[in-house]
Formats: sequence, C-alpha cells, structure tokens
Amino acid sequence: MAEASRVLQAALIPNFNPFHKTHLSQLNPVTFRRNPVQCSVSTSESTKTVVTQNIPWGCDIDSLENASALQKWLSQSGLPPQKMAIEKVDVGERGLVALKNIRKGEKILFVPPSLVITADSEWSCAEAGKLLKQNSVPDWPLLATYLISEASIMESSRWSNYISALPRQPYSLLYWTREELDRYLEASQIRERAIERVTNVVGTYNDLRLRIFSKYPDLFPEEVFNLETFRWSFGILFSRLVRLPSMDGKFALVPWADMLNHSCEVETFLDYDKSSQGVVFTTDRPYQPGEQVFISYGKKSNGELLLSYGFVPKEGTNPSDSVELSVSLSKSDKCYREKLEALRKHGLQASQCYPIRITGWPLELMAYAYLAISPPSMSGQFEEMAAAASNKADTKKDLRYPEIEEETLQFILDSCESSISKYNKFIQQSGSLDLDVTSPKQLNRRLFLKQLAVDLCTSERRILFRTQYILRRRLRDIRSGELRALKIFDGLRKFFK
Ligand SMILES: C[S@@+](CC[C@H](N)C(=O)[O-])C[C@H]1O[C@@H](n2cnc3c(N)ncnc32)[C@H](O)[C@@H]1O
Repeated sequence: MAEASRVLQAALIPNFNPFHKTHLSQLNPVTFRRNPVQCSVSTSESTKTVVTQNIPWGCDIDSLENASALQKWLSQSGLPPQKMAIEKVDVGERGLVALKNIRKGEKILFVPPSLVITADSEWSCAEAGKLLKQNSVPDWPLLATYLISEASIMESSRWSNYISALPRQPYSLLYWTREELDRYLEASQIRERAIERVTNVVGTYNDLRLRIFSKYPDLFPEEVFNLETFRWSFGILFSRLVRLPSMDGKFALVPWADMLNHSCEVETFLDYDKSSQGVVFTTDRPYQPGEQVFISYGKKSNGELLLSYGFVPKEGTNPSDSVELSVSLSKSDKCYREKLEALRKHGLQASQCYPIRITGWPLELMAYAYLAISPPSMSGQFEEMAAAASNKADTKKDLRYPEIEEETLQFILDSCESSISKYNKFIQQSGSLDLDVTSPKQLNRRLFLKQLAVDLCTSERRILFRTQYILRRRLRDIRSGELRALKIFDGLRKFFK
C-alpha cells in the first residue's frame, strides 16, 4: 500500500487529457442558478445556443434518499457488509461515517470490480460504445459519454441507482461563469486554470460532436449529448474519478468509495487490492462509531481542490498548499530578445508561473529570476539559467551567482508584493464575510462563490506574506553584511593610510 499511496497521490482526478489539445473554443456565458438547477450554455463556434434544460438525472448534492437506495443496491449487487454508512456530515454534505470501531491500518471498502465503472465497462447501447472505441476516443471523453449514455436511459441502466445518487450539479469551477471567474478569482492564477479547463471541455465536446455525434444522430441525439450534459459528466469525472495503479493505472468511478470526503490530514488513497479482489483503502488512524472517515484526494493545493472539487480547506490546514507566483521578463530589458530566445529553447515563455509553498520557493524560480535581472555582461550564462528555470529533470537547477543574488531576491520580492496587492484589493473589496460554507445550500450562490474565493485568496496570500517576510529578512542580512564589509574595508584603508 505504501507504493500505492505514493503513486496515488494524484488519485482523485489527475490530469485531464483533452481529446485534441489544440482545439480552442471561445467561452461563452453560462448562466447558472442553484435550486432548482438550471444552466444555459451557448456553444462557441457558431454562437448557436443550446436549449436550456435541467439535467434530468442525479440528485441534490445532499440527498440522503438516493444515497440509501444506492447503498441498498450495492449490497444486493455484491458489496460486502460495510463498517460505514452514508450520512449527512459537517464536512462535504454527505460522507461515509463509521458504524463500528475501525482500527488504524485496517483495510476497508472491498468494492468488487463488477461494481466499478472503467473505459472497459459494458455499454447498455453497445453500438454507441463500439463506435467511440473504433474512433479511438481516449478514456476521459469515453467515460464522460458513457456516463451520459447510461444516465439518459434511467432505470434501464444497471448504474441507475448510482447515477441517481450523483450530484445533479457537482461543485467545481466548471460551473462558474466567465464573469464569476473574472470577478472573484482575478487575483489568483487558478482563474487561468479554470478557463483552460472549461475551454478543454468545450473543445472536447465540439470534437466529439463534429467527428462522431453529428454523423450518428440516432445514437447520439443532441437533446441528450450536448454541452450541458458534458459539463455535468466532466464535473462528475473531475470530482470523483480515481486512478487505480494496481489495475494498470486504470481510471475508474468507484461507487461507494466515491462517497468518501477529503481531509488534508490523512494520507490514505484508494487502490485495487489483488488479494481481496476489490477496491480498498487502508486507514492511517482509528475511527470510532459516528466519526466521519476520510481519504486523501492527493497532495493538492487549495486552488486545485477548488478547481476540481469545489471546496477550499480551512486556512493553514493544508500542508500541500501552494500559490502560483507569476514572474515576467521586462520588455525594456536590453537583452529581452536573447533572454526570451533562451527561455523558448527550453519551452518557457516571457511570463512564467512558479508554485510557492509556505516552506519556500523552487530553484527554478530562482534561476528564472537570475535570468530576468542579469546584465548584458552575463549573456554567456543566459542559456544555463533558462535551462535551470525549466523543470526538466536533467538540468542543473541549483545555480549560484553571488554577484547578482541581491537583485534576484529583490526581483522575486517585487513580484510577490505586486501579487499581494492584487489579493489585498480583492479581499478588501469583498468586505468581511464570515459565512458557513459547509452548508452551501443555505447560501445564496453569489455569497457562496464569494466566500470560496475569499477563503482561497486568504490562504494564497498567507503563503505570499510568509515569502515576503523571508525575502525581506534575507535582503536585510545581505545588505547589512555588505555594510559591515564596507565598514571593515574603510577601516583597513584608513589604517594603512
Ligand atoms: C468524491 S465526492 C465525495 C462525496 C460527496 N460528498 C457526495 O455527497 O457525493 C467529492 C465531493 O465531495 C465534497 N467534498 C469532499 N471533501 C470535502 C471537504 N473536505 N470539504 C468540503 N467538501 C468536500 C465536494 O463537493 C467534492 O466535490
């Protein structure tokens, strides 16, 4: 399990591979209302508007009725007796709660492969599945289409109890409109990631539509397979799909196991257990009856958790938290062209983002900063600086140029302070919000999103404040060291005079 845990750090939702990476569609407004759920989505290409409709399957995110029907069906379908049950919880709305004492180091769950959805699962509409496979549709879009296909036939699908217990509107940044992303996440780099993700989903859907759906409208009618249903199915995949290393790294939806919520404190991940032939996880702590049981969705920053899962852990509770710091070459730099060329050679741009943690910044950022401030006399080193700024494993990153150390740290400090001022502006403008986001249904959507954004920005700014403090101290030490050296030099000069 140790090995599995390591590999499974990216367990719940790893990379999203779009169907065609190059397909960029412009985003159009998505209007959204919670309760009742209603989205209207305009597709990009032709400014054609897809009919506004409700997603006719799934349930409210906190529905326990559908969850208990799921539990019953799973037991009848081969899920062994469990030490947990689905209940309403304080963190994550619904979750798995211990019914009995659970020991530390105990294997639990044992979901058999017959109850797991993968790209190999049998399609109720076999012809549709065959067609996608013939067209070599990759796992992600294939699973997204599978989920819609099964959902649309309601009770006729063997997964109907599972699908009925899935949220009708998964929480994730996929459901934020462009205006909401711009307004609430302006200070955070996660906004760019969200825009990129929505663009990928729209592009993937458009590719499928052009290449396959439009040619087989009987198998893939637009009333069922449209951008809105794809937004739902991708939202489900982003927030529930796992990669199972012991099943050859297969992506899977694991009913029951996907009722487990995330805790930044735990270090346990799901995997397939060959000996018991089921999906399990091994607890890293004991649980008493009534306690919620958690797993880890991977070592993700608060921004990444908001992006895929739609929540932000409490400030200071996520040891894997980080913030992306954006740094840029100055256009007025005499060596701008040479520096940009060196960066491009190593797959980098004039502006780059580097993750900063509470414990420090990466060596790549230091290398980029060396390059950004180095004078023309150091042009011979541009190449090695750019190489070290890229995160290729084979390049030496720990460069040292003591003669420009001070300006380099000052450059990082300036970038950090400019980022802090954006966060300050947003947080001040938001006023003092202190809302209970553990019960978002009670909140007005706007307040809910705003509170999530404030929580994210506060946690990201906290990391920047710490970085600012460390940088200022280092600069002060360098400067006072220089001053001391100057004084000694001056004293020696006077002495010899
Ligand atoms: C894999 S599902 C877990 C089951 C989910 N609570 C449900 O009732 O369907 C992931 C979703 O659970 C919620 N969630 C998980 N961990 C959470 C946490 N620590 N805080 C708040 N919400 C959480 C988020 O809505 C997330 O998108």
